[in-house]
Amino acid sequence: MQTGGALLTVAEMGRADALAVEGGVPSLSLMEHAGFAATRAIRRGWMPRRTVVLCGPGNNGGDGFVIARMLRSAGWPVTVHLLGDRDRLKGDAAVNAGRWHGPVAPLDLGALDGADLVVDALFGAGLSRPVDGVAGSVLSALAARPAPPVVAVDVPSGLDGDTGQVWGTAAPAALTVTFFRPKPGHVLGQGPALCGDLAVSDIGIPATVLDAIGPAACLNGPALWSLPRPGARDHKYTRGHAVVFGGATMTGAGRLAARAARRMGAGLLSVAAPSAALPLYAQDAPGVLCRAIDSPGDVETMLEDARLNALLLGPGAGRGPHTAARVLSILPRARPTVLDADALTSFADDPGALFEAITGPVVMTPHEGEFRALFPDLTKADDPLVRVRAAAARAGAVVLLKGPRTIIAAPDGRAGVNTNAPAALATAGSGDVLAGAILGLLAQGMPAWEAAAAAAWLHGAGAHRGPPGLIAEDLPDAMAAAAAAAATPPDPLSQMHNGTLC
Ligand SMILES: NC(=O)C1=CN([C@@H]2O[C@H](COP(=O)(O)OP(=O)(O)OC[C@H]3O[C@@H](n4cnc5c(N)ncnc54)[C@H](O)[C@@H]3O)[C@@H](O)[C@H]2O)[C@H](O)CC1
Ligand SMILES: [K+]
Repeated sequence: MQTGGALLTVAEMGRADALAVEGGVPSLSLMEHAGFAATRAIRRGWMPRRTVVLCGPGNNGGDGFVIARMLRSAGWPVTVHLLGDRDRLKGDAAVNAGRWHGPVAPLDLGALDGADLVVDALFGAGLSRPVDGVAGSVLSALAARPAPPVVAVDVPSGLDGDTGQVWGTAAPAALTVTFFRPKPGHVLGQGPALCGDLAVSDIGIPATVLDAIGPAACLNGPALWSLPRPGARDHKYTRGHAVVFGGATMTGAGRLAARAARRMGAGLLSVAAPSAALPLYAQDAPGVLCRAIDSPGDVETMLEDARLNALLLGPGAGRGPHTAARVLSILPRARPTVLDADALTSFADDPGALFEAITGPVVMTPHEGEFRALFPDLTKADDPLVRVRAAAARAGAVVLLKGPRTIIAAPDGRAGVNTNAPAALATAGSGDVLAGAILGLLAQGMPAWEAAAAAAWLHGAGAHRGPPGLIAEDLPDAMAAAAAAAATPPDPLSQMHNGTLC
């Protein structure tokens, strides 16, 4: 079970908390560690200054009291403002309110007067309804001001820890300190903009609890998959033979995808396209094989060659029954297949026909519009992870929903959130490159979910390596460089620390 990359939902985090306590870790110590971690992050980020701690009625507020106590012990001028009655606090929050030997003022708009730093400990994992009332007014006032900086405890109050949606109002934080593992809401929706820098701190919950929780969501990264690396006995026929079904007129998409697949390491790459278009593909890349397919029979004949072990349909295919018919004729062969662009939109009138035909490993790579066409009932109002997981389960395929935060879900419930994509990726042809990269990794035997996750991460990592005016043509080579860097074990000598290997 992967540990470092886990994203824990609010419920899973609560279970982690409970498992730690069952295992003998006092809950009060978890709160003390949480407060200490946040205090340490604050003191690393700012010089002592007038700090206002906004405490809520639950344990998020309890963390706030710990932070107030620790900052004051370090000589910081601290005031506490509490939402609700102090004598209604319960459990660990009440204990820590008791350990705070300073005044506790009621939460009101005056709380922000003179503040040079605000600690937002109003609501965390227990947010249960839209923030309104005085808490809403204070957060709105805070959001309206460029200063003072805000440090959010666990989550910016008002942010849904599971979805990244805002309930009522929320104030953007310069820094968010969360505990044990990040939540999906930290990286989805409005979470990234509201959280500012995100610090994830251990608070004494043993990582072994993850084995009991089995979190289904994770932050995408190289820890989750291993890229194929050719061995000494490998040759082009052992590194897979990928096929791009190229368009008759819009050949650019297929050419981009072909280059990406090869740059990911596919041993052989064939472009299957109508005869009239083949010269365009052939002259584009001498290393590409070209197969004329002018009839369904030509496709049948070509696919009798079992060495053609990974297929990509969609780029430049054109939307319509002819594309749908080709997809439906190919899927029963159950070869690892990527369906992109028109291979998806051609089923907008009958998504079920596509899903019923899926029997082998398939990766679908819709953008938001294509997703809505195939899954009209799964709206953006849903929890993003739940939404894409439902799509994957319904389709019986890996679904990679492209966006600023790309989500990769498998029919078995696994979901990865990819967070490294820069805005520069919003350029023509970028999706064709991504589809080709997945194809190239599938051809080398990577399982479908891992191939999609790895390609998504390399797509972002490659874009960061590209020039300021990134275009899709830059991506395949940049992704290959990112793959080399991700796959290369660090040079042991670079691990020297104080003269000893560590
Ligand atoms: N292992 C951990 O994750 C730890 C987490 N800690 C902190 O505990 C909070 C979660 O505490 P909890 O008491 O469950 O919830 P909150 O403090 O977030 O708030 C619940 C409290 O607020 C009321 N409420 C909810 N929504 C609203 C609203 N819109 N308006 C008004 N009141 C609202 C609700 O009724 C409750 O009374 C977690 O975030 C961490 O910060 C532990 O300290 C350490 C271990
Ligand atoms: K908070």
